[in-house]
Formats: sequence, C-alpha cells, structure tokens
Amino acid sequence: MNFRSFVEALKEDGDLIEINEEIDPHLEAGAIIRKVCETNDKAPLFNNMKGAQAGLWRILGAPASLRSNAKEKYGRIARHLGLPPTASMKDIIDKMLSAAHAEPIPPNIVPDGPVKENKLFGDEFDLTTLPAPLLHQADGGKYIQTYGMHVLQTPDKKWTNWSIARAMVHDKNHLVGLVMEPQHIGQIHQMWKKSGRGDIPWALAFGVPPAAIMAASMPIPDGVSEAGYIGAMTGCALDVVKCETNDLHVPANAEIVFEGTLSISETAPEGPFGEMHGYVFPGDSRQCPKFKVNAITYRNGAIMPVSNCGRITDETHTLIGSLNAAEIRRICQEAGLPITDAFSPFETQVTWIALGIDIQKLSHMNTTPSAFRQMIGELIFSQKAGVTTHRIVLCGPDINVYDVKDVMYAFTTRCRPGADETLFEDCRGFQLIPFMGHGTGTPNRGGKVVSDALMPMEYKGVQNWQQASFKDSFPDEIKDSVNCRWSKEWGFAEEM
Ligand SMILES: Cc1cc2c3c(c1C)C(C)(C)C[C@H]1C[C@@H](C)[C@]4(C(=O)NC(=O)N=C4N2C[C@H](O)[C@H](O)[C@H](O)COP(=O)(O)O)N31
Ligand SMILES: [K+]
Ligand SMILES: [Mn+2]
Repeated sequence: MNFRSFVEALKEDGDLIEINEEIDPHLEAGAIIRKVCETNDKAPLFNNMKGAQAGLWRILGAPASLRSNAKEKYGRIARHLGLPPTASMKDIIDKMLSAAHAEPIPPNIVPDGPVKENKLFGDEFDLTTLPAPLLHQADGGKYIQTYGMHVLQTPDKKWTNWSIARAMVHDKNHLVGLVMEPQHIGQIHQMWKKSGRGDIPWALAFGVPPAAIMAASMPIPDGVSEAGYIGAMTGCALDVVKCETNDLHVPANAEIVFEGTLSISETAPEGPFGEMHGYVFPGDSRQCPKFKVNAITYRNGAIMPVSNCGRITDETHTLIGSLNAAEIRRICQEAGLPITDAFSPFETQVTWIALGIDIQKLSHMNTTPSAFRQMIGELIFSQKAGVTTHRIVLCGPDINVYDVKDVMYAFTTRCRPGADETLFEDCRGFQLIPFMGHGTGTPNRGGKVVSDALMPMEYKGVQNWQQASFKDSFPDEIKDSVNCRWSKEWGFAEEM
C-alpha cells in the first residue's frame, strides 16, 4: 500500500473531504485540520493551496486521527496497515508488534519510481515560497515537517533509521528541527559528531507507504532498521530508490523527498510549536541543528501530509502514545512480567500508560505491591520507549486498558493516593510536558510515578468484588431477556 492508494482508500471509506477552493497555508489550513482533530471529522485534502507552484503541493491533514463513528473509530489508522476499518487499537498494536521477532526483510532497490517524476536542484526552489503551513499562530515558524520520515544512516552504514521529528522552515534552503536524545535521530547525530566525518547525509520523505510512517513513529530497538522491520511485518520488501545527491534510499513511491545534509555544527532558533500536550509557549525557542536541502524530488500532483498537533486527538496521541505502549508491552513480557496489554489513553494527552496485569501469574511471583511497583518503574522508566510516560497505572483483569472509562474507574477507586504509589525521580523525564519543561523541577529528569490500581487481594490472584454494572450485577437470563426486548418492544436505542 502506498500513500496515494491510502488516500484513495480513505475516499472509498467516505473518510475524506476534498477542498478545491484556494486555502491559505498561513493559519487557514491549520485551523481546518485542528478543528477536524478536535471533532474527529473526515480527513481534509486541500487540492488548491495558495502559493502552490510547479506541483508543490496539495496537503492531506489529520492523516491518522480518529473517525466519529464508534464502529470505525480507529479506521484511518487501521488503513495504514491494511487492517479492516473496524480494527481495535489492540489489533493495531498487535500488528505493529508482529514483526518484533521476525527475520527482517530488507528493502528492494529499484532504479526509478514515481518520486522521481519531478526534480529541483539548488536555486530552482526556495523553501520560504512553498506553501508550508503556519499551524498555530504562536508557532516560531512554518512547520513544513510534521508527518514526513527522516532517513539517516550510522557512519558504518549498518543501520538506516526512519523516524518522525518536527522541523520548520529556516530559510530558502534550510530547515531547523528537533534532534533529541535518546531518539535515534539524536543518537545517530552524536555518532557522526564523534566520527569527525562532517555533516550527515540526510533525506526527508513525505507521503511514504503508510506502514512505513507507522514504523517511523515507533521506538523499535536501537540498531534495527525500520525498513527491514516493515518488510517483515507486511511480508514484502519495500521498494526504495537512491537519492540524487547522496547514497541514501527513499521509498520509490513517496510523494515528496527533500535531500541534503544534517549539520553537526550549525544550529538556529527552533520553536515554539503547538505540541502534543496541547500547549504553545510564545517566544519559547531554543537552538537546534540545521538541515540543508540540496534537492527536492516529487510525484506529479504531490500531496504533503500534515499533522496539526495539540489538544486531543491527533497523530501524536494515536501513534506516539500507542506505539510507545506497544514497545512497553513487549519489553515487559520479555522481562517475564505478567503484563497482558499496555495502552496510553488519549485523554491523558498520552502522558499515562495503563498496564493490564495477569493476576494469576502475579500471584505466583509472591511479591508485594511496593516491590512490584518498584520493578515495573525501574524497567519502564529506564527505556527509550518509556521517556514520554510519566504515570503508569496497574490494572486488574476486569479492566479494559484500551477504554479510558475503565482505566479511570480503577485508578480513582483502587489506588490510594500516596500509599499505593511509588515515585521515580532518578530517571529521564520528558521536557515537552508543560509540568516538566515549564514546571517547578528539572525539565528532563524525574517526575514519574507508578500508581497501583490493583487491590491487595489481586496479589493473591483474587478479585472478590462484583462491579455494580449491567454487565456484572445481573444473571445472564435477566440480561438476555432485557436485551432482546430493549429496542424492539420498549424503543430504547439499538446497541452501538
Ligand atoms: C507521529 C509523530 C511522532 C513524533 C512527532 C510528531 C508526530 C506526528 C510531530 C512532528 C507532529 C510532533 C512531534 C512530537 C515530538 C515527540 C516529535 C519530535 O518532534 N521529535 C521527536 O523526537 N519525536 C517526535 N515524535 C515521536 C517519534 O517519531 C517517535 O518517538 C519514534 O519512535 C522516533 O523514532 P526512533 O525510535 O527511530 O528514534 N514529533
Ligand atoms: K522509528
Ligand atoms: Mn529507530
């Protein structure tokens, strides 16, 4: 599945609104995308962007946000993976984890592809005149890069990383963007700096195969190339083509590719940006590395995907939260911990992760609540996949961790504040969260907690309560007889 057929699939699903009226990249496109994310409406495809030139570019907004009808809530994300639109977040996470132990299938190098249909070099383009969107009025620049895939290789060429990190237009042929540790873009940047080999060959591919952008958003292990992971996950090698101005390879059917170098020495002011937790602090910019763009290649009718992040729900919640949770589930299970599921509720601005615990297995550990909380926190908060999470909630088997109502029911009634919680200060913290980066303590250390919403008896494998709910407080024959007369005889609403 490539990006173009993904857009077609959204159209067939009735999940696309095409706007042919001229739309201004200065705030207007951003406002429409933002409102789509806050109302879970259809993905907007802007076919007539003000300032578009030489086929650059149309814009697809909210590429992996939510659908409003409950049966297909995660349909747009599911379509990234060729799953049915009725897929659950558990199905999506299971699919993304399915390649964790599979032999990688490296990409297939082809001589040409749609991404080579148009080529611009050097002075043939000026990034400041292209329709890059100003997404929030207080943003420090035009965030041209919100859903593209950085391509970077380690100096020894053994590892080619694909990842998403934001970047804004700096001048006619430079971007400036986040290059943070422990992200792989930051790790590889450090390796090149140490190698003294000069600036880093770099590419940024927009409108890549949707499964590839999902892997680009996932913290798969250090040293693992996302291309091979995706090949193993989809079962077929992904077609890639060589860049014009360096030896990196990019998806042959990508919509747009910027080629150039990531500087190991030059920086420029970056930010602020209306970010994933729902805030922008006007004037809050910092020095970040510059990316030099030497060439642009692109498809006819190229579409630029744009994620306008902020208040829920957008790609920073549906992908960052869910895919960090995926890796955390895998890491806990491989460490032999009794974790069945992990999910980051969007309503926590993906700062929490709820863990589903198998209390039979837990009871065989003969551990205590405080010892178990310590084990969980030390493991997860030391992981790269755990950096963005500041609260872990332990939930028993009657809780569906993919449903925030269940998580809040358990957290608010089974976790005694203080006594049932363990704080962690000696670990990496996530500075983009306002209480970290603009709060009272160190911006990138500590501020984390494991909140135990397991009742003491669950450590013995027992739940000795009944939920006072329709599901749990009535015998089946009563429930069945009520359900079969519910809408037919009495006129209550059909079950969703
Ligand atoms: C899906 C998505 C993921 C994002 C970001 C965004 C979207 C849509 C946008 C651009 C909208 C907002 C910011 C938010 C910001 C966090 C950041 C970023 O600027 N810097 C960063 O370091 N990580 C980001 N990620 C997460 C990142 O892609 C994952 O952590 C992935 O595992 C990295 O790949 P490697 O594991 O291979 O290192 N951006
Ligand atoms: K990645
Ligand atoms: Mn990676």
